[in-house]
Amino acid sequence: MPTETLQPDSKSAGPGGGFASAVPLRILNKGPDYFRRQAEPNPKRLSAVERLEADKAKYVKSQEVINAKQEPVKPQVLAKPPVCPMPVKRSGGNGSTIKASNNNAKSDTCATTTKRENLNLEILKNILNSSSSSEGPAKGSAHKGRWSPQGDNLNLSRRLLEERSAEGSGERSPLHASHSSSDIRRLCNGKPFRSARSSSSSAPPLPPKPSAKALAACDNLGRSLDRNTLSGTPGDLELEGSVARRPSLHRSKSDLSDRYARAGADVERFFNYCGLDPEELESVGVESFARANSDIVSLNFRSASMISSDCEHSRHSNDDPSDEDEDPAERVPYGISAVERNARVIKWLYSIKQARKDSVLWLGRRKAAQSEIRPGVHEQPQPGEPPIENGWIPYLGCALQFGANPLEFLRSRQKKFGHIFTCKIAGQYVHFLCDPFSYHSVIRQGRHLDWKKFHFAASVKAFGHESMDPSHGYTTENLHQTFLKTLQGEALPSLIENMMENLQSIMLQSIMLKARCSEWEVDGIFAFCYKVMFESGYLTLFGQELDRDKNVACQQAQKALVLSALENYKEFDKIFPALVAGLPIHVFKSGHNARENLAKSMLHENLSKRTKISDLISLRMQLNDTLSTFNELSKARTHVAILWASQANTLPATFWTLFYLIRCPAAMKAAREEVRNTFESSNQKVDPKDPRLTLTREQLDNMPVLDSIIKEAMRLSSASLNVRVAKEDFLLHLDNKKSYRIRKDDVIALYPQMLHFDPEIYDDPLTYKYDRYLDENRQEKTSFYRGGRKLRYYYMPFGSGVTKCPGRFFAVHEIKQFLALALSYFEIELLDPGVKVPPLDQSRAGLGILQPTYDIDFRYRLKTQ
Ligand code: HEM
Repeated sequence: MPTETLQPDSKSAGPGGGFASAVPLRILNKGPDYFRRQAEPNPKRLSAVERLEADKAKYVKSQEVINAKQEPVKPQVLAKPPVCPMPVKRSGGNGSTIKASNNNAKSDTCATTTKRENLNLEILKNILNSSSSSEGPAKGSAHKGRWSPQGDNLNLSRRLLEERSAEGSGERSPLHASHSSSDIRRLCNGKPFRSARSSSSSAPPLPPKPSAKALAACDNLGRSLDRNTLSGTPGDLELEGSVARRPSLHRSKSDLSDRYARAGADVERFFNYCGLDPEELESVGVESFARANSDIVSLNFRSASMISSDCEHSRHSNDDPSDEDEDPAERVPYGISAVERNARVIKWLYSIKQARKDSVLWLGRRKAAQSEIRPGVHEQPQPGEPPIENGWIPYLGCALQFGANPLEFLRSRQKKFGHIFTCKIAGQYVHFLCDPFSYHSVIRQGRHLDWKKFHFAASVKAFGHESMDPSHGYTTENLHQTFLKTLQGEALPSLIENMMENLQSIMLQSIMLKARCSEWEVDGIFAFCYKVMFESGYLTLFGQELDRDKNVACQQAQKALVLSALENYKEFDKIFPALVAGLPIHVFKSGHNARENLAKSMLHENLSKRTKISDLISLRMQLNDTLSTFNELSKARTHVAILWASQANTLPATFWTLFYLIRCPAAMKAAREEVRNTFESSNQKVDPKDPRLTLTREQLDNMPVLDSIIKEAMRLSSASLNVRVAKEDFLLHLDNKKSYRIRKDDVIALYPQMLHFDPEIYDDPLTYKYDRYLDENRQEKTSFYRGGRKLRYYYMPFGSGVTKCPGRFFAVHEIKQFLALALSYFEIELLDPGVKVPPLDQSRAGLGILQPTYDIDFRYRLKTQ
């Protein structure tokens, strides 16, 4: 297998200081002129709101929209959100969905029980499994003690605030501290270890099953690392084996490894009490839930990364990628057997059913609840309908197999049934369409298919704002138009300009503060990408709080606020899959707090104190204030939704792009050359002491090598699910001239990872080839074929049709900017050149770009010019 080939398992495959806060001290010494140049508002440039006010036609497409859609809401005619939507008609279906329920979570007329049972069980299962399977290292009182939620938090922003008070006393600069590797170290996780091996594969395999021995070793090592962590710098570590030579590995991995640790306790409570709200619980009586305490909950909820191959390589790591008949559940490398796990999930479901039944009897107000979870009925498809796979587990159907490895599951069913088939997944029937030549029939079926229900409902569930669906009566904003007008076209240049400034200053600040700038800095690639991209993206969209001439202490406070936003973002992001799956946020205490903290910082009264806010946020504020009846908190939560959308995919995409790039010398060479040529052709000099590199939109659009590098990394890491709901009964016509009956409320799903890993479309699809998207003239390649026929859809990490990501141009631009700057200013190396590709975190399958299950260490230093 070639060096860059993926492992077979993977076949499944603020408040901101903006420039000011990030400007290194040395740059501060540059004198007033420099800062005046940076700080003075461009007299030619009106504020975003002014421009938008003056130019409404730019963002409102038609007169019809101006008159009809964007009318202020009249509170007296407010419609309530609809009652529970029509359930799927098939027997066994109860309206739950894969990615999000059709139910409007805000619907106060829906029985809460219905909502709770519309769980996305395969996501839920992943959360459980991810948590449960890292049992070893989390065991033991010593560990438990260190796993307190507070202890788990990064203390960086707090420290920055504290250190701010020490300013002037000659203490180490908080700006420097902010980038100290050790800050990003969690105090709890045992550092998984393995000796450096030469890489033979680069695919994102599933996490392997850790052996007891390996887990024990992890635990011990974790303790010794923790001791080191607490007492010294990472560089002080002297451990046997390769870990000792990779001092920051513990730190950087830990940034990821606690993904579900804190969520675990909340989930445990949720299961113990069958997901009932506290008030319901009180009325039913806590004692009646003893039997609902499934042994699922006795599992320790532990870090997702601890189940990764840190401790032991997957026994499947050399599996033949073509072996699709193997039971996917068998492959799941979790700490318990597949059978046991399934039994526990079923037991849990049964417990829910029983508890609900009891509560109906006791309270006499839950008649509907008895029929909510019905045993699976083996249903035959009606004539003209796609073949059905009901699965063998009541209610769950195929949820476990699908959740364990969606790509493998779908491939094997495609082999069995053909281009379209229906699977029962957690009570919901979903039609999977696997023929890329037929994708357009779903993507273009606007008349019959609804995309809004899903998206609006998912957003309400996750972010807790009132419905953004105009038909629900809380707003008349045409959100889609707002996104298009403020993230594309004329809005792009200012986004690009601000992002470049922010990236540059943030990227350089820590290194410029060091006494010797030419020293290597060690960090995790993931941790580095998160810090730099989050802060830059946040400041670019939400602007900055301070004037640029404020002092260093103010900048530090700004920075602390952004880093605090990052912590809250990460905490909330951990529970995002569970929220979309239908779990109520109140069961996740820290995730809930994190979301509310973010929302508070985005209250309009706070945002209005900021400058350089993007058109997107300015316009959204304006429309929230004029066209909606949202309360202030709800408005703020809609901004949290945008923050999440702008970061959740971009951050892991940046990680994968940089990771694969550093690992592939040919890619690195080609990228450096393109970047150098681009700056040279516009007579720009790379000078970290005077960081003023710019890239116009045209320049960014004319970087085919970087484009291909980004695309290839996203092809390998993206796992989005494109979902539509049938508005009515209709016939779906496929490319092979066959037509299938689709019933109203049925869900149709596309899983583009099938395209991305299709060997007939992508030669050797598990292998990273940086130039895959370059043609013979080294320009963007757009012709891809399957069976000799040119494909229209071959690359879909940004979704499709009307739900295609409106931020995609900006996203690619910002990653290119990040790469261009990193390659211009730094020498970059992996600590372990033979490092394997970290497995993808499958618990987020369906939600976009997957994260790695652990971080990879690298080092960087300023280039000597
Ligand atoms: C690599 C980076 C990104 C990827 C892979 C990505 C992917 C996606 C996908 C697949 C969707 C559609 C979700 C669905 O159909 O359910 C989406 C929606 C969205 N994205 Fe992105 N995105 C990225 C970056 C961004 C950025 C940087 C922004 C904003 C600055 C953004 C803003 C949005 C918004 C607002 C939506 C919702 C659109 C709507 O509901 O009309 N995205 N994104």
